[in-house]
Amino acid sequence: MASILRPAPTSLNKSLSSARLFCPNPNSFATINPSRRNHSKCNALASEIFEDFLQNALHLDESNPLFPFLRYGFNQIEGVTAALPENGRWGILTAAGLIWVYLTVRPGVLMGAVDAYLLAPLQLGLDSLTGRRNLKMTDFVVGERLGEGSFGVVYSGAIVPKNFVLEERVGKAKRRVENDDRFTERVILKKVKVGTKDAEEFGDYEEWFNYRVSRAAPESCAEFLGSFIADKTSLEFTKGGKWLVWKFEGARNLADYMNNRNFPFNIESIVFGRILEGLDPIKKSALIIKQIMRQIITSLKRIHDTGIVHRDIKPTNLVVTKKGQIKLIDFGAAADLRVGKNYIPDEGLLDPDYCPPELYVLPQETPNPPPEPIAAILSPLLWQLNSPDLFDMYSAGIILMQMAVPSLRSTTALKNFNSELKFASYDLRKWRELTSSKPDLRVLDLDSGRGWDLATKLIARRGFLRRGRLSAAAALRHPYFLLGGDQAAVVLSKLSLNK
Ligand SMILES: Nc1ncnc2c1ncn2[C@@H]1O[C@H](COP(=O)(O)OP(=O)(O)OP(=O)(O)O)[C@@H](O)[C@H]1O
Repeated sequence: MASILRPAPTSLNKSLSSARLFCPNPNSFATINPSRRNHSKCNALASEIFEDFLQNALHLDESNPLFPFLRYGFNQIEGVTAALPENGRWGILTAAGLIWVYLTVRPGVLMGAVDAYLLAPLQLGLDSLTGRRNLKMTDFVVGERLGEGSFGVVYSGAIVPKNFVLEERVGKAKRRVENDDRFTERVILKKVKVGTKDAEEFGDYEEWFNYRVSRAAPESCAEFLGSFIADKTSLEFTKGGKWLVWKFEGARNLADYMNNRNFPFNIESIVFGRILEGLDPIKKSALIIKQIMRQIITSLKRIHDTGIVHRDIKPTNLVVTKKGQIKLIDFGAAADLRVGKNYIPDEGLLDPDYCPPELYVLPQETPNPPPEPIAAILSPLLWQLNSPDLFDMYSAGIILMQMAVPSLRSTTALKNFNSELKFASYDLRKWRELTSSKPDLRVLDLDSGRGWDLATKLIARRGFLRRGRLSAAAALRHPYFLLGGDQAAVVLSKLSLNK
């Protein structure tokens, strides 16, 4: 009962009490002379500002493992400056604060250093211990060919079970992987083309990015299992050729679902775990599409937060898992703006159907990236001036239009839409007035046109300071996502599955 009567701790109370906690002599707070008391009040204020900054600007709350370290660092600085006169002290605290902000704003120089010098070696050590970095050609059986890009060929496959007879593995098992019960652990294998110009470099980049995203946003991307070099030439294997391996995340990508006339109802029970009852088809379509968009944009936010721009967001690069998660794949064209990795200013590696009009993540006149540590130090400036993440947001807008407007789903219709957009100077409102195709925009016009409004703010030209489009974080705050009927449906279906 007593705890009910006690006033709830406010953030100021918390800050004050924590400021006392870290004060060298807690008793001095109340009893020493008035200037000392003012000093401690300043401590409390600075501490409160710092805490608010951690929670509101960096979204780090007390449950975050970094929180105690950051507080400790802050209190150390406070301790060191305690003996200085008030002015000098505030000067040092302000400078430290500004440096701190610079190191923590996107793309996160500080976290980048932690990742590069701590997490990456740790991952390497753990993977080596568990045998993950020692994959061999004989660990896998290769099945059906799923696709081919400029630098690689993708196959479905499986991990060879222990005690499996080798001859059987190489011979009859081939191309039966998908329907063979003995292969329980299915994988996706990408053979990096041998003898194709730049393919090897591309394969190395893709591998590097997959390790990087497996640390930065594991829940948003296909699980990367590692790579191996073929040690002999046999069937699809060429001696010396590199293979990349992922966990098999799902039999179909978003494009496979969208190519079916029944979309989006063919994906409804996967995304929500059940069929939604009592809704008219337009409202139902809108909910399904909103949930897919929410997942895509949430994943984009996660990778953008760590400085990665995917650069090839399109339905074939979004795998749908059995549990209805939409995972990003194919990081071969990605750029890490934190360290300037795979960022080659005059190169466009992109699918023209989903690519924004500016064609490049950074202006072409941007010089080649300097060595990684220097690029990292400069990256917040580059990011704030150019907002490279908005590149992917345009592609997300095209996906929204395709999902919501049935007549834009075919390849030909998409090409036509893109040329009409170009004619309308990439202004979606103008396109709506000008197009002769009479698109069915009912799904986007629901709820006072919130979906339409979002689409117009994703599909747009860059404006002042290369802004003019919503970032992933801003898109998730758009009224379209605030009405969370799709989220409610997900929660309800989880509750009914748990019963
Ligand atoms: N981890 C995975 N789980 C399930 N399916 C996958 C996975 N990775 C890739 N695929 C499937 O393989 C297809 C091709 O993969 P990916 O896009 O990586 O290859 P690619 O050679 O770069 O092709 P493209 O250049 O056409 O994009 C995907 O569209 C997807 O359907």
